[in-house]
Amino acid sequence: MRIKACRKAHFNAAHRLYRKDWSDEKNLEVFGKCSNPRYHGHNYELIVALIGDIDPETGYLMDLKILKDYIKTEVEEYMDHKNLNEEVEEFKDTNPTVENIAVVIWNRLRNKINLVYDLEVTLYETPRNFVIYDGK
Ligand SMILES: Nc1nc2c(c(=O)[nH]1)N=C([C@H](O)[C@H](O)COP(=O)(O)OP(=O)(O)OP(=O)(O)O)CN2
Ligand SMILES: [Zn+2]
Repeated sequence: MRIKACRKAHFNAAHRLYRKDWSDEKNLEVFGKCSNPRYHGHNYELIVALIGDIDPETGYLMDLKILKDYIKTEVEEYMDHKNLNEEVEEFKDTNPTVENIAVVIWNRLRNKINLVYDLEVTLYETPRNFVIYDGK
């Protein structure tokens, strides 16, 4: 019996959407106010889902306390109150769009979580803009 167990988290971060090889004018045309050279911030809301079988001994899919600890080290301590462009290695040369942030989070958690569980990340950048990534 497959089930999905989820943990919510949040972090705040600043970013700028732009390409270094484009002029400020071209970046403004494509990314609008999100290309502000002085950056802007979002309150990101994260939902991490693990999919797998219930362990008949414990009744757990996986102990969500362990997932909480992985999210703390791999996401919150890594990204919270950071300037994503300047302070997070993965975005030195990659635009920190909500899509790319979700992929980075998925990869960091995938390296920690046992492969018996499938992993899905939902990331809200604003209350109305969000992406879902499951590694496929
Ligand atoms: N495909 C993507 N499109 C956009 C991204 C993104 O990461 N991927 N990001 C942005 C901006 O960074 C920001 O998320 C959008 O801000 P805003 O337009 O203010 O979004 P709201 O949901 O708050 O807008 P409302 O007009 O209030 O609905 C833009 N696009
Ligand atoms: Zn933004």
